[in-house]
Amino acid sequence: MKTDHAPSSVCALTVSAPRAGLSGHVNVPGDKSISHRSLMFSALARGTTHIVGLLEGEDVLRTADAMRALGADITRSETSGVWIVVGHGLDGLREPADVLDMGNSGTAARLLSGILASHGFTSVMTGDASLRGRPMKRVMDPLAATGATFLARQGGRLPLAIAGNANPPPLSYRLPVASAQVKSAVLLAGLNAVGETRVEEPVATRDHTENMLRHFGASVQVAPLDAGGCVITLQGRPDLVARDIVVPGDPSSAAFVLVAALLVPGSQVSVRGVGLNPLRTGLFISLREMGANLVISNERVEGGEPVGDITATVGALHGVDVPATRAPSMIDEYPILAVAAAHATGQSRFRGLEELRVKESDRLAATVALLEVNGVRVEVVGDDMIVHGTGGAIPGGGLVRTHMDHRLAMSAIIMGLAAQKPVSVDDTAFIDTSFPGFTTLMNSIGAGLGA
Ligand SMILES: O=C(O)C1=C[C@@H](OP(=O)(O)O)[C@@H](O)[C@H](O)C1
Ligand SMILES: C=C(OP(=O)(O)O)C(=O)O
Repeated sequence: MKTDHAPSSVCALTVSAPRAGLSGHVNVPGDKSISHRSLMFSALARGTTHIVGLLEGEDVLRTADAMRALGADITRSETSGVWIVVGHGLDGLREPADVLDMGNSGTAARLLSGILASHGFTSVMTGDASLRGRPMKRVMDPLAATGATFLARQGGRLPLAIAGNANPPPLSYRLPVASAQVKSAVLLAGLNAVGETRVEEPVATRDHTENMLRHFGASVQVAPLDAGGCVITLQGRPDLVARDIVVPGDPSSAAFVLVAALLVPGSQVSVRGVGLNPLRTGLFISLREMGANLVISNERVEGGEPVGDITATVGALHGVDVPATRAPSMIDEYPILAVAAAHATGQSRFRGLEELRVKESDRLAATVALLEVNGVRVEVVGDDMIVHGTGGAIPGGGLVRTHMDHRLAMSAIIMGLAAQKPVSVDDTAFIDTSFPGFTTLMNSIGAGLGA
């Protein structure tokens, strides 16, 4: 089993408010969702794909290793940093010789299950302690209809063995939870089925799978449903042909930099080239509703995805009520939104957060703990979180436990930049799963982390 990309050692940090405001123009690393998909789909296509701006975070490196183990040629140009994938078509995958270790990555494990279930060989997937605790039944249930056999630990946990079926029937599935990972797993299994695979989603989730499969030549249709949400149909056995990909900056990573600039007195920071897919921008909408000064400029389309530069300027924030229907478009951003709400004046309510319980940690509980240990009042009512803002006076002084969760670690660091007393973080190593170079980037705009 490969473990060479695992964050190797615990790395504690104590963060204090900087003496001056944050300032500068930065680029954040490539979008994690798009990066995983670009490696997987190019490995299923025939020919050579060049990927510009791939996120070189631990999660994505696991996907690269897995696709190599399944037969794709994947290299990185040391001179340009471009990734080059030579795929051998839908029938070109081979049985991996060893267990596939997906590290900390739910996206890698869930999307790959759809591919593995629809190929005629046996494979075994595992992950780190966090991923081994996350539910896989949500993909095993719909994928059982492919005729593949699954053997997992109790509760549908990794390690998971999959004996795939090379001739699956087309699937038809209505998502019981709003999950782009589950939707994508079903669509990917449908690639190898003769006929039309159909997925209904009650609320639209990120559509990078649909967009990128089209980019490689598949026929994917999306139609609205009368009751809300949409239905996605995919024609099976497409001839996927290699096409180059440009990965935009990850809005989920830009979130931390921008919120820091909104909270630290005297700050103004621009993040260039941020992905602005409307199914990912719920955080920016919510921040603006709080009164945040966020200006989007230079909007353009790059590699089929909308992109723009975002400038955040510090200013007073007030409480916000975020509806449950917005959750899929900002599902990874609640911990950092909670930090902004803790700083704001008045009460905020975030509705419908049940999915946060099954992320890298129980993110609902861990976000509550992040706030409470730093002196901020917070309540959970059903699946809603209510944050009582401090009007710019977060007490701080707490030790935050991050539970192998990168987003918790980054949120705690941003809180430390805006709190009255230093905030300590038990382990920052997992930040590398999604945002390699985070500390260096934050220091380049004046955060003074570890100084
Ligand atoms: O499809 C994807 O790339 C992702 C979907 C989301 O998960 P769910 O599908 O579980 O909501 C998100 O939390 C994750 O970071 C990336
Ligand atoms: C939930 C996340 O990722 P994944 O599900 O891929 O582990 C995340 O990055 O916040």
